[in-house]
Amino acid sequence: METILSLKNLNKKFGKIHAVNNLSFDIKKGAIYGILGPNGSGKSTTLGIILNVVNKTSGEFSWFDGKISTHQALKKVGAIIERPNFYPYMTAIQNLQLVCKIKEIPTTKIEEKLKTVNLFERRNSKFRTFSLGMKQRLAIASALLNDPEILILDEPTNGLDPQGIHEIREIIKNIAANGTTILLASHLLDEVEKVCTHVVVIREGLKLYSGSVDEMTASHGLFELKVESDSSKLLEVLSQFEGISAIKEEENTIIATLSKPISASEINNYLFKNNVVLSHLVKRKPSLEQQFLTLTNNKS
Ligand SMILES: Nc1ncnc2c1ncn2[C@@H]1O[C@H](COP(=O)(O)OP(=O)(O)OP(=O)(O)O)[C@@H](O)[C@H]1O
Repeated sequence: METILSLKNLNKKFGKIHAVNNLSFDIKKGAIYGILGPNGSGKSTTLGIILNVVNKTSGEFSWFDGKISTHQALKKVGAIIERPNFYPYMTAIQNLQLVCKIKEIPTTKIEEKLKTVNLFERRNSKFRTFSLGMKQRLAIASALLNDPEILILDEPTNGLDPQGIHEIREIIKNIAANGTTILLASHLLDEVEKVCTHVVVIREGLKLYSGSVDEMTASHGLFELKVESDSSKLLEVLSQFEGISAIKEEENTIIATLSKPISASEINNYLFKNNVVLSHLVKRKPSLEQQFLTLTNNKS
């Protein structure tokens, strides 16, 4: 599959702050990628570097297999990394015409893009009459005017109400369904789970996980275990079992996180042979949220 963007050992330091720490990942054509991380984890800095508005400290990134210069490549990229400045007293169409003029691109796509973001009916309304959600959708239309190969969005639903959030997410999925690759940064697990096909989880600039959202949500899972009596023997025996990465106790239930696929009968047999009789055993798949918390907590 064609590589749209490749990051290799990218670093950015702001004085003592290591905002992006040896970050490497690839963006392949046609997927929806989420960079997921808490506030201050380096998402915006990473986007700034690949868009040439922040200077990297070290490392490499290359657009479109490095076949063209970054300057040329960025002509095939649509990005919204700051709230765009539209003119309040101009209509949606007039604002987009101005964008075309500034970017020196034809105005032929304006109506099509307004339809893509469900603003065609409001094309002649002044920008100042728009809700926050509509303003954000106009920004997306603006970033699409040059028919980019990839659309980059930083926290696309920040500050919107639930209806506005839903609308933006549906629009992003539609744009992707029509062949545009998407890269978005978000601190919302729910957003990444609902919108993205692939995720790069970062914390303090470090990559903690990258892969498909499906694999992440379906990866090895966890066991809930209970014994009738004191759980100390269970904890001891479990801790010696290879394939368990974390054990914690929650209200008389032991939660064991798996680092490889282990069946319920396998663990039950092992415990029984070691004189532990369970009163409760359930295998669960963790939500992305649980996994995200496990990932981010384990690295502290
Ligand atoms: N221009 C700057 N000068 C100094 N430090 C900066 C600068 N820009 C970002 N940082 C620091 O780099 C780190 C990463 O910030 P960044 O904005 O990339 O994170 P983020 O994940 O996008 O978070 P948020 O969603 O809160 O913007 C933070 O500690 C931030 O304070």
